[in-house]
Amino acid sequence: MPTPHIAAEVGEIAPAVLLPGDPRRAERIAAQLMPDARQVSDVRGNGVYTGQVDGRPLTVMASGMGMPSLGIYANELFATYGVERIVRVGTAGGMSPQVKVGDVVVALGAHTDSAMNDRRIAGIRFSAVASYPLVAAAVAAAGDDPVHVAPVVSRDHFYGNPPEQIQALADHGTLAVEMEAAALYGIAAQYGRQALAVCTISDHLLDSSQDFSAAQREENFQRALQLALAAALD
Ligand SMILES: O=P(O)(O)O[C@H]1O[C@H](CO)[C@@H](O)[C@H]1O
Ligand SMILES: O=c1cc[nH]c(=O)[nH]1
Repeated sequence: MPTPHIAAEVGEIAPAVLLPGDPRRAERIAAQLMPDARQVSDVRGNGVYTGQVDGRPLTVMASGMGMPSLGIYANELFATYGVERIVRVGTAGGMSPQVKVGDVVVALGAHTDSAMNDRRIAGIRFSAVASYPLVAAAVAAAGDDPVHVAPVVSRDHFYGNPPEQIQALADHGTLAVEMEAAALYGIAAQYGRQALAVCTISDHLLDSSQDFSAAQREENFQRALQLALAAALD
């Protein structure tokens, strides 16, 4: 039976889901990977595409922006559709001199200023971490072309990053800021399923001279997609 936000029937969503934030990125990814994919939902204009890649079932759809939006979809995908793996194919803002625009970061863990994981376990400050097998698969797929594997920070606000907080996070090895991974990792843990976020650095908080345009953010995802697909279908 469909959910309030996904019109697909149970069985029409694959066990592995690629979940970019942007519906148009999802459409592009689906068209590239699965020319014969079926659109199984269009609730709120958010296309959900299911097909096969090398004989392996795959679904691609968007999370929307921010943890509340991702949280709705991730809960429904895990609880109703029995999804086993969700891999976010995102963009993120660089916040450390270690990364530059165009780099890809495999998000090992996600600090957050959000309350999304605060009430999971009373008395515990939850650690939002990626699923190791998915990290390993993404890193293996990177081959000799090194990829960053490090924590990111998932924030509730796109605008108004406090500079001293960004500096302190960077000093603690955090490479990039985005808006979904911490909730994704927490919800996957809750259901005993697997999750990973692989993000392309689309802009840099320390130097905006190379920042992607909106169109580039929609289109420049090939390396992140290669790693995310390897993790999703491993
Ligand atoms: O490009 P996506 O995957 O949406 O990711 C990033 O871009 C959005 C903000 O512009 C947020 O969703 C953030 O996490
Ligand atoms: O959340 C985000 C995503 C991309 N770039 C940013 O600066 N922040």
